[in-house]
Amino acid sequence: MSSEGGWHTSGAARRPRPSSLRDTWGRWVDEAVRPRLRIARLLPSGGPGLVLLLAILNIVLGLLPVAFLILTSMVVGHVPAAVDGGVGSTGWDRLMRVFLCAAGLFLLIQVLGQLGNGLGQWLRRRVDGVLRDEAMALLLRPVGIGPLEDQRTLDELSEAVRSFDRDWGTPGQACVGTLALLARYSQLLALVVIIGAMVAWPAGLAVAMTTMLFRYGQRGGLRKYNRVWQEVVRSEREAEYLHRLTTIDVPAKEIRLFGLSEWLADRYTTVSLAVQERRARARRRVYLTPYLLLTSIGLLLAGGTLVLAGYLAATGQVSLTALALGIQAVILAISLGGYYPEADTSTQMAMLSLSALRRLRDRFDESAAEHRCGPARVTIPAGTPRSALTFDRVVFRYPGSRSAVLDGIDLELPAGRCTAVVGVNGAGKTTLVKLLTRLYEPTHGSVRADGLDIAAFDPVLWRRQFAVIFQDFVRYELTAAENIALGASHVPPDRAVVLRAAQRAGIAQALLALPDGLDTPLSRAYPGGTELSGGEWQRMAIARALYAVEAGARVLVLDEPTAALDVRAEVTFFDRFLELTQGATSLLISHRFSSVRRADHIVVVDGGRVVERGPHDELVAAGGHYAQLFTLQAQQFAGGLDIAAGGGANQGRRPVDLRGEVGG
Ligand SMILES: Nc1ncnc2c1ncn2[C@@H]1O[C@H](COP(=O)(O)OP(=O)(O)OP(=O)(O)O)[C@@H](O)[C@H]1O
Repeated sequence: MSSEGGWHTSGAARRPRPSSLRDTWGRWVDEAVRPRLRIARLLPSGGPGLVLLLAILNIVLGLLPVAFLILTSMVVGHVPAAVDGGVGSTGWDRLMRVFLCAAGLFLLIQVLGQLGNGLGQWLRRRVDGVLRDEAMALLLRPVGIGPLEDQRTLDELSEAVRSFDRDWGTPGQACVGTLALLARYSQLLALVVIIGAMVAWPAGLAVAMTTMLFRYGQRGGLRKYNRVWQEVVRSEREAEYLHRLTTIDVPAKEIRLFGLSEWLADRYTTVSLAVQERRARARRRVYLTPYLLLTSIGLLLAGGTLVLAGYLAATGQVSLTALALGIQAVILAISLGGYYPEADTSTQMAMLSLSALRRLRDRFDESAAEHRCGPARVTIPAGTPRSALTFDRVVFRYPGSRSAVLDGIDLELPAGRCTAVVGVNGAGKTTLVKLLTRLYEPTHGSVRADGLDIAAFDPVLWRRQFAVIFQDFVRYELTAAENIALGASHVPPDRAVVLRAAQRAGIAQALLALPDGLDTPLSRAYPGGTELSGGEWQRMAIARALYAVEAGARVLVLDEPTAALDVRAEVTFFDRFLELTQGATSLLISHRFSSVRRADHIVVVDGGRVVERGPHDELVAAGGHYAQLFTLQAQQFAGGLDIAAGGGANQGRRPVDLRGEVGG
């Protein structure tokens, strides 16, 4: 975690400073040219017709103020004749005609401006819609979860979605902003031509250079300033996290009970002030010195041009109209050297987002290659697994980690049997499930189904063979029915099956008693929504897995499925579970020996390998690792809830729940 003085530096921050002209050029191309091309490539997704219309409209909107300038200068030029001739004279009529044209043009600019805004919003919505879909598809694409558990990817992700999270600076807005540049630059070009024609061509050139220098100072400064945003992404994430802790309900209990409020407020202040301070320093560095320098040069060039125009007028070389036009053109052109609010922030934000998205795409491609996620080479035979799922000398190291969690493990999960895996915290039990379901690929060795390497299967189809309840299963903020039916989203939801799964998981009665029954949202964030207890949520997760089994999943994996159930409910759950899954292949991970002992086959994992295997009685008799762990737990419950260690005795006293539900 970062705090003041201990800044985290992201990949961007660690990038070496450019040392040569070539490096500087390369960096400029990377930061300023390529991202702009990415924005330009987005334009067609807004519809070529709309883009063309907006481009033309922007050029017209850029040129019309110049025409207005010409007309107002003509008004000035006609004033002496109109004053001399008086009302009704030819001079007066000319003045009026030009004045009315200028007024009409002014109105036209206003109307076309509004039209441009409307079309811009339309383009923005279209582009953002397409890109949001693409970004969502990209984020859901990684076949494994490795990239999403990697810090580097999380940084990119945070950068990529930043512009989508807000209502401004979206890539769609950047497309609109890019087209708006046509208005600015066509206007500048027209003004330079006017200055050249009316005053002198060197003066036009000087004004063009001044404007572009100012512009470079502003726009280039914004780009440099944004590098700082990238550098503070992690600190910003910490500040956001600390802030979020205060706005969601789950941590509220602990924050109050541990008296964390003051600590939390202090930490938030420290982190967010440090972020602000860093930005303020960067702003001064990036903007102040270049601003002073460029302003001095600009003032010299613009002043010189104005002096030249005055001299030409005084010596009778240009008319009053030309002088008025020239001076106004110089002032308007110089004002184009600033920051363009309609374009600059949005393009900068989108450039960062699109570049981050690009890097994410590369990262996922890289990961897909690393994880052998190519097209399926072998069709999954019907009825897999028929004999066994096996880990064949599997070595596994998490990306970026030096030590292996699994170190040449050999393990067999016989088909149609219940295998329990036991081991201390961090032994790698959940990791086995991740490899079995291809959320990760082994570093060495292979996982096989009936002898076939599962790496050759289509991972999406392979995962449909599984009904998994992880320790950290998801509590979806959706209705109860949806929470269950998500167990098999590839088949149309079936209400009767949902209810049956809920009944089997022992949660049906509680759900039907909710205000809208199965249609009640399981979150208080929604009107009519409700919250379930920890144990009830666990039953929901069990129901979801049972729904998956009904939809065709053949392997049931339970990773600490009953930790939140009370002991009595747990015993009943396993009685019922064994009955329901009779003949199915199941893998049970649990620290509760009352559950584990009921499995057909128990495997003890330690040091990344299997150290013992066999049925409960044999392992206890062997007096090894398993027996020690079992005795230790039995002692803890001795004289009290002996059910935890010696469920067998209670099993006899407590028959299977006749309602066919888990728990009592
Ligand atoms: N995404 C990850 N990146 C790096 N290391 C990880 C990751 N996930 C888990 N680990 C590490 O791998 C080891 C095994 O984790 P795993 O979750 O498989 O253990 P476990 O046996 O299921 O533990 P527990 O009984 O506490 O649930 C742990 O040391 C853990 O810190």
